[in-house]
Amino acid sequence: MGQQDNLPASMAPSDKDAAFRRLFFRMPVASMLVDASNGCVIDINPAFQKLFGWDRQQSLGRDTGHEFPLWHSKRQRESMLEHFHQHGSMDHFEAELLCRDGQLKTCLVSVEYIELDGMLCRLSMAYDITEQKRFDAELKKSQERLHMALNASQMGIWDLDLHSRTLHCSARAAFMHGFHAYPWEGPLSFFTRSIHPQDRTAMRRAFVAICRGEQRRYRLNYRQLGHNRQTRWLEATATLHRDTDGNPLRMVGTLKDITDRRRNEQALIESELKFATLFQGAPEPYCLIDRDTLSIIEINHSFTEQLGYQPEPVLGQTPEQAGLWHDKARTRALLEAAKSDQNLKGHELIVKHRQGHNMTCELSTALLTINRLPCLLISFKDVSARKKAERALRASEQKFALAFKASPDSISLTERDSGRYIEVNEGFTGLTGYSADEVIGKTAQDLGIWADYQQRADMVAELNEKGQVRDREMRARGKFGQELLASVSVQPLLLDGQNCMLITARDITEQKLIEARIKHLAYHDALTDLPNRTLLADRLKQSISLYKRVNLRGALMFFDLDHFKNINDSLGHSCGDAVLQTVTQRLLATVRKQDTVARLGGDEFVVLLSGLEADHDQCLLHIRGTAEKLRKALAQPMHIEGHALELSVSIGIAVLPEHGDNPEDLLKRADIALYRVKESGRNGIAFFEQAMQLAASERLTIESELRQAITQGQFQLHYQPQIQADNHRIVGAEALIRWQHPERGMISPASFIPVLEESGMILSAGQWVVTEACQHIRRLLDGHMLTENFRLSVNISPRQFRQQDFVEQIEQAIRDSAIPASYLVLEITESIVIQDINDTIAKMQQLRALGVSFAIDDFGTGYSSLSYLKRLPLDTLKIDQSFVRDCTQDPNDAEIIRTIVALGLNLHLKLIAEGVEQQEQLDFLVKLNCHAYQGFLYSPAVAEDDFMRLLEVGR
Ligand SMILES: Nc1nc2c(ncn2[C@@H]2O[C@@H]3COP(=O)(O)O[C@H]4[C@@H](O)[C@H](n5cnc6c(=O)[nH]c(N)nc65)O[C@@H]4COP(=O)(O)O[C@H]3[C@H]2O)c(=O)[nH]1
Repeated sequence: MGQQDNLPASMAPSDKDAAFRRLFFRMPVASMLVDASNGCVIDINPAFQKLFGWDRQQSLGRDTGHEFPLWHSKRQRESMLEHFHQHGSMDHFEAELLCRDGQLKTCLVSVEYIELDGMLCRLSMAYDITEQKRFDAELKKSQERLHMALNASQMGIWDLDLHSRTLHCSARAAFMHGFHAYPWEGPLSFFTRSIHPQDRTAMRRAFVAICRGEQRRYRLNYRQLGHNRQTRWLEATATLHRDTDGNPLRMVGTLKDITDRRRNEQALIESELKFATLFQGAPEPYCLIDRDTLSIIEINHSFTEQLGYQPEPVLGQTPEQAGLWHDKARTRALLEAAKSDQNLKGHELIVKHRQGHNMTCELSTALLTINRLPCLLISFKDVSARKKAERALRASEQKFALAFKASPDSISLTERDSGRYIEVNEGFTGLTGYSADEVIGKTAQDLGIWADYQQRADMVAELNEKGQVRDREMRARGKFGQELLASVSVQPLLLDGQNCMLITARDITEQKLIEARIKHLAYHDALTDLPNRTLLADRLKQSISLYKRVNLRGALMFFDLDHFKNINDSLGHSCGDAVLQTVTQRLLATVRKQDTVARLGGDEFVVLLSGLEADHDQCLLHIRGTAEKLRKALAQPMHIEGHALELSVSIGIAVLPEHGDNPEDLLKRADIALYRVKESGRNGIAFFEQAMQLAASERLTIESELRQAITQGQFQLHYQPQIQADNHRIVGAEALIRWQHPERGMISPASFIPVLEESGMILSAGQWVVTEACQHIRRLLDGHMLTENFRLSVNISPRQFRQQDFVEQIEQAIRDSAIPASYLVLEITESIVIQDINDTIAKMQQLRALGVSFAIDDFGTGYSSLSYLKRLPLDTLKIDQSFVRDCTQDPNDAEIIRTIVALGLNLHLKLIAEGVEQQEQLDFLVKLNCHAYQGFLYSPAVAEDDFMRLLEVGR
């Protein structure tokens, strides 16, 4: 049907055309009339002009096929026309039409035939749907986006009609509620029955609140119970829509399955709980930092314990503000690195302990999300101790290297098994002569470093067994073949998995020689190189234990050179030494190899005869024979330093094993036998006998009794008058000590003076004698019994004279008794004089200056030397009684006395003869002009009272 058919049928055709034209021009739809016969434009309406921008005048008459470029797509036009020609009309053909300005418009084109003024026309109308198309497209897009978004967020949607309470759900929403995954529509109550009973109230409240307008939206979580009682967590949102009057109309919302999220949240809560527990309980200090603000969120107990910071002051601060460290650059680097998702590991930092000291810590970081907050977990590992240990190790390694290099000892590093040298120091070169280049890489065996390679094997065995070797003596060989003794210490080392040895070696060749020498000296006498007392004791011990097991004997001969002291003192020590060496040679030349010759000191020699096989008597014979042989050997004249000397020896012998089962006893017993020889005039041999032991122990008894005698005043002085030879008057006296023993009565000094001398008690006894003698003079003076020329002689022992304060002691005694010193004569022996002539002279001169005079006792019995005699400030020579005794019978003694008297007279000395018992003796002496005498002829020594009486008679 054409467009005109819509006009009223009562209208005439021309009216109809006019009305159509009016309608055409008013139509809001873009319309165009085209001549159907030629396709030229008859007219366009204003809506057309507006839509496409074409001017009416320009358009009219144009051929729509060629001249009027309306169609964008030729194919579209052809397709439209084809359809039009086929069907006679065209409805809503969507086409892209061009505007005059080139814009494209999407239009729905409808075309139909109309007859206008008798002319067949095509009426084309274009509805512009460009906007609608765009809108549709966008809507579609947005729907797609929504769909995608819902899909992506796994959401379902629902729409509730509040009047009918009918619920429309998307397939996903339905599925979430336990339905099949298809869109669902039905009553709300049916849909919500699977909601967990505990959540229904909350759901209902939210629903009511939204309907009442208390809130526009809600979002709540609820549990949905599935068929298999599996619970799902759903999150529902709802938005209320109202009608134009404001009444609730619909409620639209989403549903989301949040079961996993809830589970994750729960897991997170649990994991955060675990984290918190771990965090607090961790043994290492931990600090949790807000990644964005860098402020401290939490510190753990270890942090407080080890770094000293309590949580309170540091929480909320940055580490720097809290004073943990001050190295800003490092902090920044540390935190930046951590922030940029690079977890740090073992980042070393100096951290300040709360108390101010620095700690070296290794920091490690981990990025975490705690309560949805990005955090940085920092762990602090205190490595101060390790660092210190490392420093110490480095220092010790340096020290080791230094010690290795600088050590004067030879240090070498070798492989334990092969002995291959890895490193040597300069000390090694010094010791062996090999440079490092010459040895490194070679083995000890290659070089022949060890003189005895077995020793190296033994050393390695010891190292394996004990873990180290200390001061092992080993024979080494140097580069030039020189052998040396080394003290070797070894420490095991593991170098690159290889067992090695650090060998320290020191040349002890020299030291060993010295040690041997020292050892030799410790057991030998320096002068004669003979075994000393220690070595002798050793050999004695061996002999004793041997002789106990086998039937052998030995003899210990104790030698004493008679009057050796005199030789030493008078001829000098070098002469004395030469004598001792000659004695040594002679002894050694006389004994067998297995015998021992030892020197105990001074002139004491010992010969140990060993391994004597014979019965007792034969043995004794053999021993005596040997002793005699030795005595004779020593008696041979010696020519030393121009002196012809003849020695005699005293020998005391103890027999092994019967005379003692230890060296001390044997030596003591040989000494006792020797003592016996000396007692009986020396130059002899004596075997030890038990009786001697008794005598010796008697001597000991005397010694202890003498001590008492001194303290208990058991000594007395007796006085033997000295008579002037020409007028028989008493001109003096000799004070002689007596011991009034409480049981044994008066004891002669001959038996105890030697004991006093040996024991040293002579010093106190001698002092007592001097004091007592002075007091005696005092009493005589007080009794007016003395003439001015009276002299009292006192015997002075060598030890007494040698005392440092001897002069003072005499002076003191004189002063205490207040006597003129001239009354006192000190009798000294030759042995005193020759011990130290200068000291003797000095002391004598000092005393002489006081007025004390000196007599030399027993003159002629010793090594009298005229030269000494001349130098001494002497007054008197006493002729020994041994010459006097036989002077009337023995021409020798007579001659000696003559010589002594001549000598004395020559030296202007007074002469007193001792032991004059017979008138003939006196006559002989008087004839020689001997000045005075003493002896039994006139009187023995008598007690003080008796002496006084003698004085009265004999003055
Ligand atoms: N056979 C015989 N003997 C005579 C005769 N006239 C005197 N005598 C004894 O001869 C000794 C002389 O004393 P001596 O040679 O100094 O020898 C003294 C002296 O060396 C020493 N002595 C005595 N008293 C002391 C003293 O106070 N101090 C010191 N250090 N030695 C003393 O003891 C020695 C012995 O003294 P004594 O036993 O008192 O023996 C005295 C005396 O009693 C005589 O005619 N015939």
